[in-house]
Amino acid sequence: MSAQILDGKQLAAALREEIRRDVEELRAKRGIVPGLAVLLVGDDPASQSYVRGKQKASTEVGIHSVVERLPADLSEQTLLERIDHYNEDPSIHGILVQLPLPPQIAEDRVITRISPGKDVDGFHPWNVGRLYSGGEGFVPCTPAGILEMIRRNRIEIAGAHAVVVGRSGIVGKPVAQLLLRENATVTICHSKTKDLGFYTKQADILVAAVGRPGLITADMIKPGAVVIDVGINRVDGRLVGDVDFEAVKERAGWITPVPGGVGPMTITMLLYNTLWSAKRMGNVQ
Ligand SMILES: Nc1nc2c(c(=O)[nH]1)N[C@@H](CN(C=O)c1ccc(C(=O)N[C@@H](CCC(=O)O)C(=O)O)cc1)CN2
Ligand SMILES: [Mg+2]
Repeated sequence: MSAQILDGKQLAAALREEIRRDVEELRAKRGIVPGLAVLLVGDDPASQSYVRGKQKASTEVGIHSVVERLPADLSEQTLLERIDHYNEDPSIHGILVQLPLPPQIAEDRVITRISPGKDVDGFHPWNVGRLYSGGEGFVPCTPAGILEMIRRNRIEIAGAHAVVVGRSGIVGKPVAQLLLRENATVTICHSKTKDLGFYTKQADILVAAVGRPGLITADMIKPGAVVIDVGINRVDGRLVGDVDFEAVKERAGWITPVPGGVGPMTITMLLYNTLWSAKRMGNVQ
């Protein structure tokens, strides 16, 4: 039997409507309009497209968004000064720097400069620490979107064996931590893992976040498993994930498509984090 599709596009649309209503209520009751500043350095076409998507989605839900497009040869110091500017701006509740950055700029120094209370990407060490210690903080958007997809489709996480393939700071490590927080038994695999299939075949929930097209084949799947594909690879002008979708969908119980799976949830959770930030800052002002 063919797997059920985890439709990120449809879920994202429903969530964005919920967020739009909350934004409107926050404005009407407390006079607060959530504000998001996006800093884009250079002219990478994929990054430009993601930033356009963020701006459009923000506007649609009533979030005030400022996009600053900066030249590829920008100095790190100038970028840090722009971050300081938005850290001080009371109309801005969320700041993000689109990644990747050009080689002359150190990603960690830039991320650390963002005020942890405005770090809607959840990449600042303070928020990373909160995720691991169990406290309140911003959760990175892609992992948060994956968890929301699983929960909203009433898929049981507690007690499941979740296997995460990939250990990036943006997806692999935080999604593993979120699944652990929900009482999954978590295994993390990566590019140096020997006999990857040995692990993936034991997964009730499999998250593939490596960036290698076709890495996960049908023989590596436990029948009925939940397969979450985070890969975004362009092959012959087509967008494909890390999972061999056509073959794997015949064996899995649930599967995310690429495009239209995890991707749209990423931007949705950014809207959610910005709204949450505005509500929270409104409380302390
Ligand atoms: N500062 C950040 N940089 C990057 C992040 C991030 O969360 N914060 N994540 C990725 C890029 N990204 C958002 O920035 C992102 C990637 C993919 C999608 C998406 O909707 N994908 C669609 C397909 C879109 C297409 O056709 O290209 C899908 O999968 O359906 C949204 C956002 C790296 N950088
Ligand atoms: Mg760099």
